[in-house]
Amino acid sequence: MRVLVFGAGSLGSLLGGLLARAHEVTLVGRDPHVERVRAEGLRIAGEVSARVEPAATTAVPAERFDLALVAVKAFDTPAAAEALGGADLDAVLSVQNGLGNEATLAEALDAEVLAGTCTYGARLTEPGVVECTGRGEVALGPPDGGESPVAESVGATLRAAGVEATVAGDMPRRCWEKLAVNAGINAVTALARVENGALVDGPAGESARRAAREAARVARDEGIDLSDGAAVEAVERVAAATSANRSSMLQDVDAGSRTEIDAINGAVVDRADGRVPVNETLTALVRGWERERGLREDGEK
Ligand SMILES: NC(=O)C1=CN([C@@H]2O[C@H](COP(=O)(O)OP(=O)(O)OC[C@H]3O[C@@H](n4cnc5c(N)ncnc54)[C@H](O)[C@@H]3O)[C@@H](O)[C@H]2O)C=CC1
Ligand SMILES: CC(C)(CO)C(=O)C(=O)O
Repeated sequence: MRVLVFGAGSLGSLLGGLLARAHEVTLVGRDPHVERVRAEGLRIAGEVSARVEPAATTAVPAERFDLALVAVKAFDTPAAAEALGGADLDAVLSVQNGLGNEATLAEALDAEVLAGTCTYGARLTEPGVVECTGRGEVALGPPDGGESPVAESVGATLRAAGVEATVAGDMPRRCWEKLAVNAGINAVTALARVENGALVDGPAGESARRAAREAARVARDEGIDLSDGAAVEAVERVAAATSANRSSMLQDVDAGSRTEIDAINGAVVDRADGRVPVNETLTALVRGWERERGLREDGEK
């Protein structure tokens, strides 16, 4: 299979590297990572060890691919959609966090766009080297739920390369549950400057649980079967299982980089019919920090 990975950062390099064990993979990313992969190949370290030689480029080739995997941060999805328009794609799979990525891709692209949730952990440690910080799985399927032969074929493509993959008919519920987890954990840990484990029994935990309950309520208003209890249980389970993690949003804040607040807590606020005070506050605080740092475009909320 010919696979294009748009966004060869941490997750894109890990999944692209794993896929390169069985498929013809092209990574689209930025220098100096791209330059190093071209010169020396890509090394996967940590919980998986491998050395592979995918093609690497800074621009989408005007060629045909069976699958494009999208692994940019959510705020870069519109640019990804535009760039991917230059290729001929059969299927597109977003493995990003946050809501709205598939809709942005589907609006721009003439290909079947699939939703994905990913629990693999990845970290680009230096150009040319990606660390697998946790083995997980990719769940994927049509964004509105149900079955699709394209989803089955993409699942088989992932599994053929040894990537754990589940083809799921209930992606709306899975995406909302993952959103509730990220809405609970990410902004709270970023603002409190604590590792995920501090939410299990620490004072910031109640804010995380409240944010997740609000997300579950908005999900139910959209017809998704996600109870408050299930959302809170998911936050507590993930915080305990990743207790030593610094969440991706805390890492972004540490690095002085833009966060995915708009696609996570901001998405809960945007979709809410009524007040979601905890998500409103978390969103405003993180956006306020981004604004002060000059990380938001003029005219953005
Ligand atoms: N890193 C992880 O362990 C996990 C990440 N995710 C999600 O996956 C997505 C990606 O996360 P990371 O890999 O951590 O982010 P990242 O920032 O490490 O990787 C994104 C990469 O895309 C590249 N990129 C952006 N726009 C580009 C363009 N126009 N052309 C070429 N390259 C471009 C960036 O240079 C960057 O290297 C996020 O939505 C994140 O929430 C989900 C599960 C686990
Ligand atoms: C699951 C969790 C919260 C792990 O840190 C994550 O997805 C993130 O940090 O973005």
